[in-house]
Amino acid sequence: MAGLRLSGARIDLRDGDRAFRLEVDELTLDAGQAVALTGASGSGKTLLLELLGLLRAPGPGTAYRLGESDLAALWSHGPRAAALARGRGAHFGFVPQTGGLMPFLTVAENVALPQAIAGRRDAGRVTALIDRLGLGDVAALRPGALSIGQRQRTAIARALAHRPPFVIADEPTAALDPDSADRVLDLLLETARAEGSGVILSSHDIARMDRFAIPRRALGVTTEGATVLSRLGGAPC
Ligand SMILES: Nc1ncnc2c1ncn2[C@@H]1O[C@H](COP(=O)(O)OP(=O)(O)OP(=O)(O)O)[C@@H](O)[C@H]1O
Repeated sequence: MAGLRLSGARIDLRDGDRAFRLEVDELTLDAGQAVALTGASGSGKTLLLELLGLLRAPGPGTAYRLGESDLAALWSHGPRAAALARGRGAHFGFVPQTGGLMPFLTVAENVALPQAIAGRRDAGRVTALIDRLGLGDVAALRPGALSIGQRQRTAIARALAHRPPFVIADEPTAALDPDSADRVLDLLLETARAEGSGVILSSHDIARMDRFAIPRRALGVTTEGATVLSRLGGAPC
């Protein structure tokens, strides 16, 4: 399977006198590998995940490829282009920071949703993911009746349901106690590995990333005049 390669990325945000710039010289991820983006609060981890997940337009000059396929070019027809939505759905599964589940759907229906959107229904896979993530007993419940850990596990199952080559998880363990955080991260990595999916996650928790042997790339922040500049550091550590 093909790897991801982002290079020469620059995003500028401005809000009155406040300016923020994110710069990434190069970020690569081979198929089936994992990487953790670390950095202080406000360093742009979510911004970079959004860029990688085709949720935010790359700045001019950005090269972004998945194997031979030009992901940056998907933005050329604007943010609402059908090809962009298709690319997002085909290549990525998302685990948002707070689960982002549909409150009116059951666990099983939430997990099945990306398959319905991608037009690839597979009830057997939904059941298998629910079992693998230990959600069998709560499959018929709505998110409001779940613990935070159960919601995160549902979000992981949902992110993998349509067999994306890459899962993007924004601080997937931030809201969890240490034991639940370990369990959720273990399940995320194990399930993704079993599926051959790559994982890109963000985390403040360097010790946990190291314990799980996830290579880290750090966003380092400096201030230049009125601009906060965040740069992705070099090789994984
Ligand atoms: N319109 C804007 N103008 C200037 N700066 C902005 C604008 N919108 C967002 N920012 C800044 O962009 C940065 C990106 O934040 P982001 O949420 O990606 O950081 P993060 O590392 O994920 O933070 P956290 O760990 O707290 O979730 C923040 O410092 C924020 O203040």
